[in-house]
Amino acid sequence: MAGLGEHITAMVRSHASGDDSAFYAVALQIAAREAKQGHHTLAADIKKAVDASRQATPRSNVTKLAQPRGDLAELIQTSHPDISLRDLVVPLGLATQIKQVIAEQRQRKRLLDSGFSPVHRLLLEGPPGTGKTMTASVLAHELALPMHTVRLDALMSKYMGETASKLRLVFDEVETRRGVYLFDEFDALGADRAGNDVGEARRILNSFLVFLENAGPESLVVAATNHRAILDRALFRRFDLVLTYDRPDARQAVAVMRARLGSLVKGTSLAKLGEYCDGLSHADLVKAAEAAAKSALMRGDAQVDREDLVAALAARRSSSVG
Ligand SMILES: Nc1ncnc2c1ncn2[C@@H]1O[C@H](COP(=O)(O)OP(=O)(O)OP(=O)(O)O)[C@@H](O)[C@H]1O
Repeated sequence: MAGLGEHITAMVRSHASGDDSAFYAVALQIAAREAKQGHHTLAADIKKAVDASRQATPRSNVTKLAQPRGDLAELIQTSHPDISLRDLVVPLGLATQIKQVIAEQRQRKRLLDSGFSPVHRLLLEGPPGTGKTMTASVLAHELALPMHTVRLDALMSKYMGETASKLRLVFDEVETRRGVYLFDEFDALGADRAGNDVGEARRILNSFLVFLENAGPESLVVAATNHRAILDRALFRRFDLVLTYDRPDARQAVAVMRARLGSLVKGTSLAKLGEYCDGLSHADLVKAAEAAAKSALMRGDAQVDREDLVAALAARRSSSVG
């Protein structure tokens, strides 16, 4: 979770650039943070202040924080994630790539003025539970932008024309409301899922690629997939950047569990736990850590011990890997 200092920095930045929607997004992130810490009255006050201020200044970009209405409402789900880059456990190279995307977006005006486009079309590929959705949330949070998750199930129709017109609606939104647009399981667009024949499924994917090609650099379009193998090389070239995710190594696995458990493992040695984590995803490790924490707490202990974790990891491995 971001600290107060980061929130203030983001607010000052959005204030300086006159981006009201970003300013309010950060204020709501602070409200969410306070609510999590049990400060419900303060959280409610912040939300009230944001609502009142939005009504008092009905400028076009202020209304942009509202949930989409009409046909778009069923296609896009909007959220304001509160996850910062340091919450994401990834290899250094991947973290550097994500930092670069953030830096280019922050400096996009400077780049655009000189005729360069910031990276804005991203393909995230890797096994389930390794941080692809989380990365989209991190980008939204670090850039103080709303995150719009595109619901592919609502997008896909058995009529090719209908799917294409829904896609157009979504990409119109990409152009007019700056944000992070996540197409999770994006490969399903090109799959024969809605009763289309293969040729038709391919045409839907192609229309996505045409929209992608024409998408301006103000919003980030993030497509995520678990199925690298089924995507062809030509498709990879349509993105400005491809980020590759993998299951964590032993050191990263311990870091994921440590982060989830916080003070519950202060005095516990997690050395050599890595060997029990082999083959597990980050999401599996979070769940194992949570299971271990619950066992300890229900026993009346204030600390999770090594045996709790070993047992939880073994249970997770047999349900996940096996
Ligand atoms: N790299 C990571 N660092 C820290 N926690 C992670 C990481 N990856 C996943 N997690 C944890 O697992 C949860 C699920 O991860 P996430 O939804 O990002 O996976 P994903 O790669 O998008 O999976 P899927 O392909 O199934 O959508 C996260 O909310 C977080 O708690």
